[in-house]
Amino acid sequence: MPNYKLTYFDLRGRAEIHRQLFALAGVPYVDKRIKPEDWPTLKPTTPFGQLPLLEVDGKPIPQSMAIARFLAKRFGFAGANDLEEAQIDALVDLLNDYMTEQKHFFGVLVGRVPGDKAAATKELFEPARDKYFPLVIEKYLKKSKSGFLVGSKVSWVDLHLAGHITTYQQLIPGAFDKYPEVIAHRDRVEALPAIKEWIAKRPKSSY
Ligand SMILES: N[C@@H](CCC(=O)N[C@@H](CS)C(=O)NCC(=O)O)C(=O)O
Repeated sequence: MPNYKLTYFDLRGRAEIHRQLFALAGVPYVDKRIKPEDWPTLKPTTPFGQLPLLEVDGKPIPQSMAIARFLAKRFGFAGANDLEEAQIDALVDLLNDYMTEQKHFFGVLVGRVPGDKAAATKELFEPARDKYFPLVIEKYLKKSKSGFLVGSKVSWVDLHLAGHITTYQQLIPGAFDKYPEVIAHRDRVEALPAIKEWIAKRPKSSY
């Protein structure tokens, strides 16, 4: 069994998808959570000066989406064939476009960027949400026979979407109430026994 070490801050953030993939696969790993004050020393030792970072038998893999895709492929949550793999990748790219379109909104939301949260919610978040979520619902969720976004079982894009919904519903009360299909999808993902067990025992963090 390879030795896996995942390094990130003490947040769900960009590493929660990896932790959930380990939980789904039942594969042990080191969930290393660093303190902000230790980051300046660690930063220059990482490949791209950012976290998360996965080390597999000491070999580093940076970039959260590359790590997620790698673990999902290894553990069998990246589609049943190359067509499903491509559909999952396309949807991951769509969700990343949606995040990019929100510009500095997340920074304002968590207090890292100065700005008015209510105004940023109206001007940056809501237009992006209302452009992209009807696509996710109409093109994927409504066509799904399994209840998951692509194919017949949960995949890494389900974890990516569900994690986003949980975080935004927590930080912006009612953020997705107008899209009950995505709330139901999130609930379905979080009801999977391995995910439910992980959520019950994971360290509590703000986002
Ligand atoms: N595209 C990268 C972005 C990584 C990123 O922005 N990481 C932040 C934490 S969420 C970070 O390392 N911040 C500290 C820094 O840049 O010094 C990924 O998806 O992994």
